[in-house]
Amino acid sequence: MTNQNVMVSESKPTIGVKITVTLSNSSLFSKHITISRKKVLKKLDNEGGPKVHAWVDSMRDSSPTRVKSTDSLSETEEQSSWIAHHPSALDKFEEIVNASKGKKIVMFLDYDGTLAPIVEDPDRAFMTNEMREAVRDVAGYFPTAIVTGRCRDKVFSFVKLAGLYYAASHGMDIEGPSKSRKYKKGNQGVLFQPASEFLPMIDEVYKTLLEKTKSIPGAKVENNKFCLSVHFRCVDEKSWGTLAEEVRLVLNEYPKLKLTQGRKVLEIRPTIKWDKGRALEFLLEALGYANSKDVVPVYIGDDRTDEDAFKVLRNREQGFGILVSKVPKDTNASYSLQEPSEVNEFLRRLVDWKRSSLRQQ
Ligand SMILES: O=P(O)(O)OC[C@H]1O[C@H](O[C@H]2O[C@H](CO)[C@@H](O)[C@H](O)[C@H]2O)[C@H](O)[C@@H](O)[C@@H]1O
Repeated sequence: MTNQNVMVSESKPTIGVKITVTLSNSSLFSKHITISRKKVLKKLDNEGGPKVHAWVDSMRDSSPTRVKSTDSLSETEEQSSWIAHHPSALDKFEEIVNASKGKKIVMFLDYDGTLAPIVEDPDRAFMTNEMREAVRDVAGYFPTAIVTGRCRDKVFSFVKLAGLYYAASHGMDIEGPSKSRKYKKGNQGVLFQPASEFLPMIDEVYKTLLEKTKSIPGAKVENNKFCLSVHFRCVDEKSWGTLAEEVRLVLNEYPKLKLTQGRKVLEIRPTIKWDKGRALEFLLEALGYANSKDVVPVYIGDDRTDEDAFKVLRNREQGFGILVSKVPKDTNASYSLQEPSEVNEFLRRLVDWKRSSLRQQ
């Protein structure tokens, strides 16, 4: 088995022709009551219900939403203006470490698109050995958490590092370092699963979605334990409406579940008030830094779901949010890095800086 996979770029997709729909969903369905479900879905692909249209429009956007082009600015001007507001964390490295002097850095790292490049097959999103070494070294100096939409077992099978915190399933499954107990306060284990009661429901919806989407070529449903991912990266854009409608029909039966979106993925999760931002706060508290002025949380992520964590940092006026993106995106992060290789370089520089400051003491 090789570690190779098809890397994908997310250039701005072509926007299809928009058709304004005046029919409500119910009238659409009553009008076609005698035709088959497949035909109704096919029709939705062509005409679409308002909700599905909104979903499909949003599916076309990158995640987080790409900054929309304006007539007054060229793409290059837009890029420069965005970079001025979200400078490279590598270019501003000194600024970041100077602000962290004498304080405790806590690292929060998203997985897909941050530690590993985005690839077509979610089961083959491997991180490089260089990245693994950098994360291991960072975790040797700073408490470090992987904060991901993946389930814990899956992300651990990619990262393979025991000395870390894992906040999996969008923070709904939090576990402390399995071997090193170095960062645990008073030897208390950290384990938090705020959505346990949803497990049977998530499992049921997983099975239903597998069945409902099996005829859509390229669609993939991933069970992330406390949440689900419906991938459309490999689905022909013409079928996005069909897929979205299938998901909507299933979700209609489960009012306690909600839909969010990531990078070419529809994510289904419990309606509880819990996200990556809350997970970050939970971990800071578990580490004893809830009200500390001496902590510098650094959160690196690439996805819409990471925005909840960036927002928390902004509201706390503490630490740094770093968005991984090559293109301008609407974000609450303060800094940017272009891709996982730059994340690797940033982590390495952080380790080197820490080592040299320890040598000088
Ligand atoms: O929070 P994250 O660690 O960023 O996880 C978010 C989702 O990541 C994965 O999907 C994304 O990466 C895949 C592999 O590169 C890619 O094929 C897919 O299009 C992306 O959306 C993961 O498979 C999902 O379950 C996570 O929710």
